[in-house]
Amino acid sequence: MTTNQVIVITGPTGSGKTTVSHYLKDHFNIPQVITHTTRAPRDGEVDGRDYYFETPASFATKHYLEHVTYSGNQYGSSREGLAAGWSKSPLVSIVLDTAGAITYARELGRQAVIIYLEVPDNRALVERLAKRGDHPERIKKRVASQEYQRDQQLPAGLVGHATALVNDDWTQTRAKLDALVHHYQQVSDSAN
Ligand SMILES: Nc1ncnc2c1ncn2[C@@H]1O[C@H](COP(=O)(O)OP(=O)(O)OP(=O)(O)O)[C@@H](O)[C@H]1O
Ligand SMILES: Nc1nc2c(ncn2[C@@H]2O[C@H](COP(=O)(O)O)[C@@H](O)[C@H]2O)c(=O)[nH]1
Repeated sequence: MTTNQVIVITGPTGSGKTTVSHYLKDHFNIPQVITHTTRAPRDGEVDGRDYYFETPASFATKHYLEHVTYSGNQYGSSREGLAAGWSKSPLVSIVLDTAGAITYARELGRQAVIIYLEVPDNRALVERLAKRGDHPERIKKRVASQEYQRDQQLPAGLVGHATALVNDDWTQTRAKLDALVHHYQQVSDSAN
């Protein structure tokens, strides 16, 4: 029997979660589970590809495995989204804040492979957001949020469950990701 697994990519804002998720899709064909949010799309973001962009009313109609408020906006991931991902591949990825990652660890146990990304230089994180094109007011609000501060450290609920990975040098990050994916693909194969 195939063991379905989900690579949960978590960490502070700007740490590179989305970049890692795109890398896993482009280089290993690992589909990303698309989540729902009430925040407005950033330049270049597409509904159904980057997020399902919702109004507060449409957000409330979905069935979530978990949902959170992050810097004033709502985000949620559904069991249906996970099942749709697993119908394409036994190994999928999802990008979540640390509260969501803790829920996945609790609900899915060993099926959730958690990667916590960190960037030791806090200023570098904020510079990345500006470079990404985030509006200065939005960066200010996000950096002031309780969720931003919380996600700067690996939470106690993920200790022993998450692999921490420093993402300050993309070449090194890629090498570490390649090793991790090969490991989990072998685990998945040996279960078949
Ligand atoms: N190793 C790296 N070195 C320099 N820049 C990077 C690195 N990894 C990612 N970036 C850049 O940092 C910016 C933020 O990355 P990304 O959007 O993937 O972060 P995120 O963790 O998904 O952020 P958020 O939680 O705010 O959505 C992007 O412009 C990305 O290209
Ligand atoms: N717990 C959840 N966190 C989610 C979900 N979708 C995204 N996120 C996280 O929210 C913040 C902000 O995202 P952004 O795209 O506005 O920068 C970030 O940490 C994402 O990882 C979700 O469904 N559940």
